[in-house]
Amino acid sequence: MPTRSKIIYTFTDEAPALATYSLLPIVEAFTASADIAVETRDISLAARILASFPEQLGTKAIPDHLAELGDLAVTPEANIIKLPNISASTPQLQAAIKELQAQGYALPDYPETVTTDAEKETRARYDKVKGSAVNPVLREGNSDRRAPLSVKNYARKHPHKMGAWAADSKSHVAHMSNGDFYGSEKAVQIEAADAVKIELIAQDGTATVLKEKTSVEAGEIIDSAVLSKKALRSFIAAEIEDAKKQGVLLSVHLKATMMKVSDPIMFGQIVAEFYKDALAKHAAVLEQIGFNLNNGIGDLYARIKALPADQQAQIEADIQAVYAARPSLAMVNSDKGITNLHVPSDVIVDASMPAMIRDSGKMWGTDGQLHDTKAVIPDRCYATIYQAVIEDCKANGAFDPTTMGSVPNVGLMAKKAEEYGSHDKTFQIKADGVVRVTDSKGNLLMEQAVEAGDIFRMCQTKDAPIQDWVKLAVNRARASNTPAIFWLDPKRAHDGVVVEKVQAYLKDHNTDGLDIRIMSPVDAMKFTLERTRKGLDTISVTGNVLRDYLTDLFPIMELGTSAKMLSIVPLMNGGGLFETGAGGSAPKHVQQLVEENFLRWDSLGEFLALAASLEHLGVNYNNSKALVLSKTLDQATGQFLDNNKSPSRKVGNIDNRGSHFYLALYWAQALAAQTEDTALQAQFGELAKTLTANEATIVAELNAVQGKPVDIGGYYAPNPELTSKAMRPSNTLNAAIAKLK
Ligand SMILES: NC(=O)C1=CN([C@@H]2O[C@H](COP(=O)(O)OP(=O)(O)OC[C@H]3O[C@@H](n4cnc5c(N)ncnc54)[C@H](OP(=O)(O)O)[C@@H]3O)[C@@H](O)[C@H]2O)C=CC1
Ligand SMILES: O=C(O)CCC(=O)C(=O)O
Ligand SMILES: [Mg+2]
Repeated sequence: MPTRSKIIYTFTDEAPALATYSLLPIVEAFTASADIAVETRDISLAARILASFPEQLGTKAIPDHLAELGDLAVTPEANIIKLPNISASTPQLQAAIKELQAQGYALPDYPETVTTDAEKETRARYDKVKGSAVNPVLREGNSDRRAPLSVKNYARKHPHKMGAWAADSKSHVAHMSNGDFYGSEKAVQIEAADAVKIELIAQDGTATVLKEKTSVEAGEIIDSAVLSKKALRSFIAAEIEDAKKQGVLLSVHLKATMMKVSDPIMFGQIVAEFYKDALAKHAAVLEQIGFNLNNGIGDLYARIKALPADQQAQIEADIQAVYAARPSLAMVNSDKGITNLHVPSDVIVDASMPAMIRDSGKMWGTDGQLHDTKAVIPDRCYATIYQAVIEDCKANGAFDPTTMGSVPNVGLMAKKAEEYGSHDKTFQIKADGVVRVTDSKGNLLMEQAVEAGDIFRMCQTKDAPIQDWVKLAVNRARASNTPAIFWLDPKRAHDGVVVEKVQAYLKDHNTDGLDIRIMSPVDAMKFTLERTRKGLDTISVTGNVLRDYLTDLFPIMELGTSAKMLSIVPLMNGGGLFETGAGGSAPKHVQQLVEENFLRWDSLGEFLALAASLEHLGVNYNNSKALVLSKTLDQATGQFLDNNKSPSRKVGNIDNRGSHFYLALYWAQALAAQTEDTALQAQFGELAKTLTANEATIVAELNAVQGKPVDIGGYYAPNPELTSKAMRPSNTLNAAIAKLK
């Protein structure tokens, strides 16, 4: 057992990183008093890039904190607070590299094309940093995400705005009806530990190894599926026509970050189809300047800047002609002309669909107004659940945050479960033929017919995580005395095997008196929504993708944002991973800070995670001070919610920094009031007095800086001194905290 209890607080990116500059000094001061060390590890995109090139950076090299935390996550000592981080698309990765190079780091450029071995190596290192490279490494457990009662009550008392739904809304989800992953899924259960090979056998008999060796365990499920490029293109062509005919916006919702190989390709094909006239006309020059469809039309705009002005103008005019002839695109930022097809990471389905549903089923058009939209989600595996919500809203109107029930989630994600662990087994196929998955003896396990351009993927789901997930679901159903529904689709081969396992493993637990069911995702959604409208809670027990989708969807409807979620990952080897909220890194918030020195980020997820982390420490290391800190932090959070001290959205009221002050005030007051630990009581008495007496001064100091631009010296790697200065503008608060330390 470590002599000094330790919590790792991750340093990440964008808004959560900015918030950390303000919150962490407070947390460190409070926990130090209980002899708990809070250490940071930098897993920001910038740090992960720098850690990948030690040879090139020499004395400027930094250690690989993510690898260290990955090792820690499989030990019982792990106690990690994980804030959201950037899962970078290629354009974001390139921008981050450029920023770091400008700061004097001798990083190689991101190689667009690879020929030499050195380029291959550089590209491989950068690709490892790309997409969702952090969460899968740390998630050595399944997830338990829910809105604590205090948070739910807060939302009922202070409901966010929900856009009204019209019964005749034309918004809908469009998905493929054939040729998608859903239609082609095959699955097998592995009997004994082995390694499988994935290879393409072209029509002429040539064999190309796609992946030589993938280790598999006994009881593990592997599945494979193919998405046809041709089917995708004809689907999207028809949907473009249909959007035009119906007069609705066209929007595309993918997860190009977590599905970093398949989804950028799908995005690229949609870009290709939408802009095909302009792209065909300028094919040669676009190839010459290295335009990559998968990076979005934003990549074209960036690259044509290298061309002579008249050529640039010609291409731009032809793109405008496309806009005139095609349906209007949903906009990411109508003021800046950024469309849904600009950057693959701008519209991320888990957050974008709920935001649309919250806004009357509408998205923003070029005119800066909300309009009905066609939401293209090509693959049928999960698209249909959103259509079920849309139909429910059309029939029954918007959901009401003051009365609706809650939908916690127990999600299977350990050991890179299912689709989210499939990147290294996802390939764009180069020739017509079949992809075969064989065992080490050469026996055929699965075979998929493919054509050039198709996307093949294989996923793995290990048995121990499934057992742990079933246990977690039963425990959650028992603890909250709420029905739990396993969302599994009998029409999918993979889900069919999972159903058998769930039925078997449920028998390992006492389920007497519990309502546990298995339903197809669409039925589960309808059942859950019906209960939700009656104010009843329903636990969703899902695979990795639905975990992601539902833990944004329901919180965004219930609480306005998934930032207010408690998100615990009991690690399978006994440690704890405490994620903050369920949402992302809110890039828009950084822009607002830089433009008007106002940070709208709500750190409630961090407060909840910290309390859970302290409780874990207290219980597992018999640390009574940690338990007192946890309990008082819970009380402080309750008071924070009761008094409505969350950050406001606009200049003039408290922002993220003011909300941290109030948390510190209430936490100090709760510590000063408790009698369980008199040493802590004495220690915090003075701070409580100082903060109480100086409330008005501190809030005035914090709010005085708002309304003017502020320079933090970078986006992906802001300057620590400038950022700290910006995020800690109250000398009175800083002095009070320093005194505690
Ligand atoms: N766990 C993780 O590490 C995750 C990381 N990401 C990454 O985050 C980035 C952005 O993803 P995106 O899908 O746009 O999602 P975000 O959640 O970052 O942004 C969507 C919107 O959610 C709201 N929001 C999210 N968090 C907060 C918060 N703490 N306080 C207040 N509002 C909040 C804001 O909406 P509003 O306008 O309503 O205020 C925000 O504009 C990507 O790089 C993505 O990969 C995404 C999900 C999880
Ligand atoms: O890791 C990521 O890219 C996003 C994770 C996410 O969206 C989630 O787990 O809810
Ligand atoms: Mg998510």
